[in-house]
Amino acid sequence: MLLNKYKFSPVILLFSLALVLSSVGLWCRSYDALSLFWPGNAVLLGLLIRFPSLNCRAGFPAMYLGMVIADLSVGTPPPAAFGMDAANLLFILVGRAVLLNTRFGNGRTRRLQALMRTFPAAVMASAVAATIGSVASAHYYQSDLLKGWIDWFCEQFSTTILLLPLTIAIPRRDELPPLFSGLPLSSPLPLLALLFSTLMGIWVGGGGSLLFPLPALLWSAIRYPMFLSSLLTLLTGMTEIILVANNVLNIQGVGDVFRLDSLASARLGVAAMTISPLIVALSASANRKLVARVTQRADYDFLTGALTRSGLSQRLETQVNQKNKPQPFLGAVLLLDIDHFKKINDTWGHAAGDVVLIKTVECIRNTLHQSAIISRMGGEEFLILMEGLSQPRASLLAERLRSAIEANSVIVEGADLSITVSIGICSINISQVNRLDAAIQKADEELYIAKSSGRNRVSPQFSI
Ligand SMILES: Nc1nc2c(ncn2[C@@H]2O[C@H](COP(=O)(O)OP(=O)(O)OP(=O)(O)O)[C@@H](O)[C@H]2O)c(=O)[nH]1
Repeated sequence: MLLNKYKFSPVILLFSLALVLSSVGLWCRSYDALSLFWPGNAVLLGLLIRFPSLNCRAGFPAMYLGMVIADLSVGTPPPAAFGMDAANLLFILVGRAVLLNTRFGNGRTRRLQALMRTFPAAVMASAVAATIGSVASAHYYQSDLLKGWIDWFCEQFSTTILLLPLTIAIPRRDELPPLFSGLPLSSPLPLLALLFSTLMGIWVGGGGSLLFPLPALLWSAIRYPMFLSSLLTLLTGMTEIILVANNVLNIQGVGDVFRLDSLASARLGVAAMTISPLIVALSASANRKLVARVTQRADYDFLTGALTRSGLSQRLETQVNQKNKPQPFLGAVLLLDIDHFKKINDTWGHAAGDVVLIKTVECIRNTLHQSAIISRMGGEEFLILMEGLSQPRASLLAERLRSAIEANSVIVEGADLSITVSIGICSINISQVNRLDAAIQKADEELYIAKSSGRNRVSPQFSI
């Protein structure tokens, strides 16, 4: 959308971004505090995921060219620039392939799927980039190959884990209002806890201090929108790396004299680490409850407890597409409609009509086997699916159901609201859920015949 609006060519945009981001990375190299970060690869990869319109074949050589020009402009020897930037480009290609691989992620949105794959993508892309990059560095700068690999890998991996989620989570325009309403100002405690625990880490020092902010980060992740919590994670991670590099956060401990401090640090660190899964578990369990409640609302009719249309599709889909063993649904479909229901509403009111609907479903449940699937198609029309029934048997059962409903007295505030129903039947063989629509249409034609030939009957009728 951004590209269409401003008529940017993705190729030029990617070239410029690669040039700018590589220049920023090279500039960071000259500042001790920032020399530990090479942000370009993770940001470019994240942008390709966040903005699908940036993806085009020519974009990759364009990014490569941008990176190489940035390197050459600061005096990197050309062969070294070509080699190391090939590693950077490979990082993006491998990361993108892992993040967008659809084989395991059916049904998830592109961004959500990519966010869930951040970890494997960071590992694989960093490993490949480290392999090519360390060979190139070792060749041109005569550095140690193994140390070069470890340096490349650690730097790429940690920067990716910090930057990639943030880039992928850049909010869309429709996500901005919830983002602002979720700002830490309206709920500042997780942010304050984060600041406090980071300062505690600096004060206590020792191996455990790196973990102090973990619970506060998880708390922020639960409380704040994705983009904000990714931003806080990035800032905390960068701060810790810079503080450790500059010995402000002394993870070695301060020597034997202060052993108690190191032990205290380790204890607090372990406590922070072990409380964190609990926070995640609590949030996951709250989520599961919420999903269950929403599913219940979407899949079941609030009034009668029968399945809704979407609930029916869902039920059939699970039944038909059983894992490793797809099973066609063979049986009968009954379409049942209450006769002259409008008259009940008009004479006795809507609330009385509701009672009739509830009692009708109760009667269907009591008459049929519990394996019958009952769904409310809307208004006073219900669909019943029965597995393993031939059409003549279904017809007999429908007849039994019709007379049970006729005999079922519904008394509301002293008034007799007993009803009759008309039922259309058709046999079904469903191996795909969309075939259900064809079966419903056929049953609907039969229902029309039952209605037009006097109501309170089943169509077609089978005589034995
Ligand atoms: N009480 C109540 N009425 C509903 C509900 N949903 C739909 N209706 C009513 O159901 C009635 C359906 O009327 P029609 O489609 O004319 O059908 P009918 O009166 O049963 O006539 P036939 O089907 O031809 O026998 C309408 O008056 C709707 O307002 C509901 O949830 N509760």
